[in-house]
Amino acid sequence: MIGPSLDTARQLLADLPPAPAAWCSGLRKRYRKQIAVDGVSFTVGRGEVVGLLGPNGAGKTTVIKMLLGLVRPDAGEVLLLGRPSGDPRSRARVGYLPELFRYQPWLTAAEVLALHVRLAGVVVPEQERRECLATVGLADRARDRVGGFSKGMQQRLGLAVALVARPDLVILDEPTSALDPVGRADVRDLLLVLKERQVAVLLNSHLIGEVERVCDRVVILDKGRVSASGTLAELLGQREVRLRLDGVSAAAEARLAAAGQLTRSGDAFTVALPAEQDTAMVPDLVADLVGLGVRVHAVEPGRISLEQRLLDILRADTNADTNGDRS
Ligand SMILES: Nc1ncnc2c1ncn2[C@@H]1O[C@H](COP(=O)(O)OP(=O)(O)OP(=O)(O)O)[C@@H](O)[C@H]1O
Repeated sequence: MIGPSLDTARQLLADLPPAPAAWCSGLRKRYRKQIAVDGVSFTVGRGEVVGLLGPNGAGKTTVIKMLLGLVRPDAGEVLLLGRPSGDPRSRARVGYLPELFRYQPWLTAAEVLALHVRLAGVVVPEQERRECLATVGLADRARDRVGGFSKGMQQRLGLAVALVARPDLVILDEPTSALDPVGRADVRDLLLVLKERQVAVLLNSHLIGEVERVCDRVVILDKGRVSASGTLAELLGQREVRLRLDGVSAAAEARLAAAGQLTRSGDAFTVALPAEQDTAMVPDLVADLVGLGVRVHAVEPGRISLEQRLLDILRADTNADTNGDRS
């Protein structure tokens, strides 16, 4: 059988959807007796913002370093932008802010950016480099030496370094650990701009509120394994209604319990709605409660926070380990 011509094969490849921004499968890493990463697989789609969450020592930084080819995995595979992570063509399209960063103290901020642009092998005009420093709030420090920068200013410079070569994928390891509240809000805005520009982001952060606000998907690591992953809607699926009520009779309490799993703390009632139920039933519930003589002070439909979900998942992991040890 004669295969397709080279041109046809090229066309077939060109018509395929682009490879994910990052893909890893079965990553493992052990440091002496310590298993740091134990079979981790996930994908960051093009233009997707993915949060990597987990407690201290879960293996987040080790996974990031394996993605970038900075740590050699004991097992598993990595593709960045469709190419092996060590391939300079993919690395040049990836921006990285390490968890621990130090830039050449004798260089100015502008010189650090110019150096990184040259290392990436791309041409970025000086005006655009200046704009990049302005984006991270360092416009008026471009000519100052990095040695005199505060930790937060160095972290801002690190962000500029990660962004300056117009990457398709940005990997940020704790980008806000040294930043003040304004700096953290700036980074949040910056992430939203990247999302608009369809730049994929992998974000490792302990600031869960930040992750919840900007990420499309979350991967939760615990003890080197993926404990849970999915979109925020998938992970936080369960909706709830919080109410502040008084005059709650037994009949009213039964009506609340009929709507979903009920918890009570003083005058605060929380109804966790069944998976198939959404908050469209709230007006009927309130009308029925009023009909039963209840005084309704507040009604707040919502869903559990990512922080609460993360704690639930990590506690469930710990309980499973404890029970496993006993058996
Ligand atoms: N170079 C190393 N040598 C020995 N052990 C290491 C090394 N790097 C990481 N580890 C171990 O691997 C495990 C995972 O570490 P890692 O830094 O990946 O976790 P993390 O999730 O990024 O933690 P944190 O949130 O505290 O930054 C830890 O037990 C750590 O002690």
